[in-house]
Amino acid sequence: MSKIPVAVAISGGGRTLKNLLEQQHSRAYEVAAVISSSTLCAGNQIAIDHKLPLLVCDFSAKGQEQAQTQVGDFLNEHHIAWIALAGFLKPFPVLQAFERRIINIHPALLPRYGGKGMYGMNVHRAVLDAGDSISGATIHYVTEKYDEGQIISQATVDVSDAQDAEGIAKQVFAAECRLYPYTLDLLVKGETPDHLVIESQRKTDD
Ligand SMILES: Nc1nc2c(c(=O)[nH]1)N[C@@H](CN(C=O)c1ccc(C(=O)N[C@@H](CCC(=O)O)C(=O)O)cc1)CN2
Ligand SMILES: NCC(=O)N[C@@H]1O[C@H](COP(=O)([O-])[O-])[C@@H](O)[C@H]1O
Repeated sequence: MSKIPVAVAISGGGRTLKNLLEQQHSRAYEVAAVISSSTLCAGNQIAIDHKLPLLVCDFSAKGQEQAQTQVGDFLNEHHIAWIALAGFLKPFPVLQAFERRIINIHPALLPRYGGKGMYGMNVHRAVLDAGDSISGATIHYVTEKYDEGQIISQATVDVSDAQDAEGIAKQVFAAECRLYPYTLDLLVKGETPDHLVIESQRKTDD
């Protein structure tokens, strides 16, 4: 059976992109294109190494209108069915043709620790400062405002032993690496979980 083509959108190192590529062999999706928010993104090299079509756009406020057109044309050209934001740090155009087919992974249990400014280590520092013993990851639909789309799935992680934000980040990213391929596989097959929660992994995992 042919796989469903997915475009992955990045702004950073591309660890999430790399994980989706590594797991696609056993999933119903295939990474068919990459969208990047800067020519300086280290993750662009992953797209180049995998000989994937790569679109780099200016997603800043002044570039949004042009980016929306460029992204729409790129997605059509490569017959993309779904878009997965993966460490993407700019507002993504909410394309009408892709309603409920643009998703994002956030490194916390939304609705907590979401919204403007809440990305990367900022999220894990906030969890540490709050003294939370449980954190995790959330996959949600992408809507106009950051992190406000309907939640699709979550993974919880016991971070009570973490000594610092970096320790939380490591544990949460390991959970993300399980949650994203699993959830994307279900979504592209039309098997959308109401609100799938994957319980805490054993602390010794990973
Ligand atoms: N239309 C949407 N676009 C994006 C969404 C979304 O839900 N709807 N999610 C974010 C991902 N995200 C958290 O998961 C997130 C990313 C970035 C920010 C943020 O505050 N960014 C800064 C700029 C940071 C930088 O350029 O280094 C900002 O906007 O000022 C918050 C949440 C991705 N896009
Ligand atoms: N709010 C968005 C956000 O913080 N996304 C987070 O950025 C990391 C991606 O790293 P990567 O660029 O190496 O894949 C991931 O932990 C992801 O959850």
